[in-house]
Amino acid sequence: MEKIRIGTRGSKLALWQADHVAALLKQGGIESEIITIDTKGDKILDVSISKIGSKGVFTEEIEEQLQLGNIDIAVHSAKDMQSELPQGFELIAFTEREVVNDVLVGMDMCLSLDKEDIVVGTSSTRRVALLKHFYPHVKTVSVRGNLQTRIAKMKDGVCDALLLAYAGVHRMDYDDMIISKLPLDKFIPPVGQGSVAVECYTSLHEEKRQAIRKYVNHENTEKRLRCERGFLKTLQGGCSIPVFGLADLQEDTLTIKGGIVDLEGTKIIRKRIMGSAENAESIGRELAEEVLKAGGDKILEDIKEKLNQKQTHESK
Ligand SMILES: NCc1[nH]cc(CCC(=O)O)c1CC(=O)O
Repeated sequence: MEKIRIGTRGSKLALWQADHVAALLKQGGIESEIITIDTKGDKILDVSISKIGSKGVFTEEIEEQLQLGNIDIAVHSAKDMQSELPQGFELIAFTEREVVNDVLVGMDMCLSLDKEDIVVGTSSTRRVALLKHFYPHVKTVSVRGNLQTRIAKMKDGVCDALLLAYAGVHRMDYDDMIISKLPLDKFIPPVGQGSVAVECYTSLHEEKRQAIRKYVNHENTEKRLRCERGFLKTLQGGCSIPVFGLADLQEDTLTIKGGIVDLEGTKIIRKRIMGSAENAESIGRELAEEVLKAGGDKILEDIKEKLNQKQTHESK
């Protein structure tokens, strides 16, 4: 078989992920080559993602290369992938998920979210809203950029600590700076956190597709992620909406908990359901229906309105 050409963004985290997939293929005796692609999201660093519009800013150029056949697969953090991909694209493998929690990262190991005047850097609406809900005294500042940039900003004194995904912190070798792991009963992570997803276009050669499924895909992770992504699809939550969802798989039983919190952190809706792993996606969808019925529809509407207002206001 010919070499598998892996497309990826050029950030350190993205390259780690591409290397990881290449290593899994290598274990199966398959050669690959990594091709770096620049995206709009990499070029625009001074505007927050929720303002430039989240849809596909990190994926458009990569999908173009998939479609042109210049790369066979693209590798992404699973949680950064929209719930609905453009026509002809699909996710065909998910790497084994690691620790899913968010972590508090900083230089002072004694720091805690209970500290009165703590300032936490994050630009995720989910993290800001959950902090407002569970730790209303915590002040937040927006800190964007890749992990290295964010840590540099923290060291410059922009904030006392950062709230980040364990997965990224660990992959970038910053474990020494992890102060604490946030509990999953409060900080339910976003859909897909901790796994790397492989995307392809319909034209991918069948032999390559099978090899990728065989050596890169982790079945337990895949079921959990398909369930979570079903949830996200029904909620229509883009990455600027504070939606969270986490599925667990024991034997053949999937359990998914998830919900939504408003931007002020005043209203939070959380639900949990179980079902057979065979129906992964529909279980996720069912959970979303429950969340919507319990008032999630209203929260979602309000958030979309607010984000729209913010956008029109800022473009004037
Ligand atoms: N939002 C950016 C992003 N995309 C993937 C990761 C980390 C890796 C992962 O969650 O799989 C991060 C950093 C973070 O949220 O702290």
